[in-house]
Amino acid sequence: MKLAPSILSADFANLERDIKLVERGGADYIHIDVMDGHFVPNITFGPNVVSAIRPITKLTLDCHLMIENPENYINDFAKAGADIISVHVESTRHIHRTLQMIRNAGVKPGVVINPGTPVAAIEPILNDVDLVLVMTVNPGFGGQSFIPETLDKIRQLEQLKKDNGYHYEIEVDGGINEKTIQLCHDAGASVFVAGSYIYSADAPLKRMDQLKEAVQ
Ligand SMILES: O=C(CO)[C@@H](O)[C@H](O)COP(=O)(O)O
Ligand SMILES: [Fe+2]
Repeated sequence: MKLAPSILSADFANLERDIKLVERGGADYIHIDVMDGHFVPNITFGPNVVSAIRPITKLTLDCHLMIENPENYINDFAKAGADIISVHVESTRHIHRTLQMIRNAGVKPGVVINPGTPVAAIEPILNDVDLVLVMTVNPGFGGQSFIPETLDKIRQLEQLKKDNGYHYEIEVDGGINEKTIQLCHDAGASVFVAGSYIYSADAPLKRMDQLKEAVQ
């Protein structure tokens, strides 16, 4: 399993401190939620924040783009030092071309589906991605409750992976805590984003241990 703490719930005035903290706790990815105020009703970071973070950690920078027409910004995020760029299938008319752009920029491509989007919407491109991110809340904010109906999509993606020999990791994002992580793990997910569960706690490292223990 891999843990991907989301810095959406970190202290933005102390990003370096909060990234080093989860690094000590055994984080695998740093999950960076990019929001544009159009695709989702919230605004966060752009490529300049990714390039500011790049020199302070060797961890994989997992950029989750919640922006309209992400194809216009792929090269900026690649140059900024992203290791994975994931784009929502709902955010572009040209998902295949956008994934190709990410791969051609030397970055691992991921695709994301909202809770209301079926797996069928991404079946034609599953062979082209290194990561499938299943949103387990509606995107836009941290601290929301897990939507259990999304578990069936994780199972479907795991089955499609086995049946077709696809190589993607299945990542889940939203409402992950010590209980929901078990449900997602049992369904087939292997990368777990957690924001508020880690960063809003008094003892973030203990929370990271609890998440790891929950799936062992
Ligand atoms: O993409 C998003 C929200 O849109 C996430 O990455 C959140 O940051 C998850 O936060 P928690 O639900 O874990 O608090
Ligand atoms: Fe996210």
